[in-house]
Amino acid sequence: MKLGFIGCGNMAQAMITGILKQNVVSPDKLIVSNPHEEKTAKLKEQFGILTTTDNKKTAKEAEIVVLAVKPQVYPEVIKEIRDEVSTEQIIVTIAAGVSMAATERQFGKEMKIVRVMPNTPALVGEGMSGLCCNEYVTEEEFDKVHHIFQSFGKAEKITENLMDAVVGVSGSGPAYVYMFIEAMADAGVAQGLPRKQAYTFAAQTLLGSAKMVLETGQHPGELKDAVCSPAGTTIEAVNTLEKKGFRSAVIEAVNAAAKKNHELGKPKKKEK
Ligand SMILES: NC(=O)C1=CN([C@@H]2O[C@H](COP(=O)(O)OP(=O)(O)OC[C@H]3O[C@@H](n4cnc5c(N)ncnc54)[C@H](OP(=O)(O)O)[C@@H]3O)[C@@H](O)[C@H]2O)C=CC1
Ligand SMILES: O=C(O)[C@@H]1CCC=N1
Repeated sequence: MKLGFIGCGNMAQAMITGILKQNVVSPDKLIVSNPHEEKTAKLKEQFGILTTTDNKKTAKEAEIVVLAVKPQVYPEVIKEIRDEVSTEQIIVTIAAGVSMAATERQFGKEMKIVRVMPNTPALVGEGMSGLCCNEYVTEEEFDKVHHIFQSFGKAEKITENLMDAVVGVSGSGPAYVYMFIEAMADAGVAQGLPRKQAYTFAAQTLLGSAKMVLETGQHPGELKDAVCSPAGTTIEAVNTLEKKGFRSAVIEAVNAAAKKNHELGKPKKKEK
């Protein structure tokens, strides 16, 4: 099976690295196109993948073609490749706000489309992806794509109407988490921790806590309660977070990202 990527930016590089580290696709079966060769050069050097500046070549050769360009570039790229692809190939879209109906309309034929919202921790094999597909994709084909996304983290099948929620929580989520880590570390530095150690303490605390939620199956509130000793240190911090509107800030942030994803999907001008 040959896998192609059109666009080799942050998200594509994270996915490609994740895929190759897990040996799900061998490097000689991976083709990546990007207008600026410096974006693909590092991956080519590191893993020996096939690279090109010609999107048509990727579209023609790959059985599964991932469109990893910005949503605004989708119309231009689809226009460029639509005559190169057959309805036997699978198009994987990862763009925020681009619906399967819009993608199909732009191809102008009954393309098999799998819409996915991944996230950048794919790079280290800890990605989180939500996937859905249109009616032309068989179960076996969906499983093939699902398997690729599972290779670099968790991947859940969802219905397309939940894509806004998935973007808000996991697609954009790493950015909020990095802000949290940075803020924790800044406070650690203010309290005297060396900067590098402060990042280790903050990031490992997040990693361990996330693992506790996933592996114990306990409610996050219950796990929080277990950290709060009566009249202890933690409840002081929890009280401060509540006073400063921590939960509400997070909820509003997730809702804002979801809303933006929804708005990106609304047609701005007539599509050709
Ligand atoms: N970043 C993230 O965390 C996530 C991103 N996504 C989605 O992934 C997609 C890519 O995002 P991201 O990787 O962050 O963006 P980047 O800007 O990092 O990458 C986009 C890439 O597309 C390339 N490109 C631009 N025009 C073309 C073209 N005509 N043909 C081929 N390649 C082209 C750019 O090349 P160059 O710079 O050389 O011009 C660049 O390497 C978006 O649709 C986004 O919504 C989804 C989930 C998470
Ligand atoms: O910010 C964005 O639009 C993309 C989609 C999800 C994460 N990054």
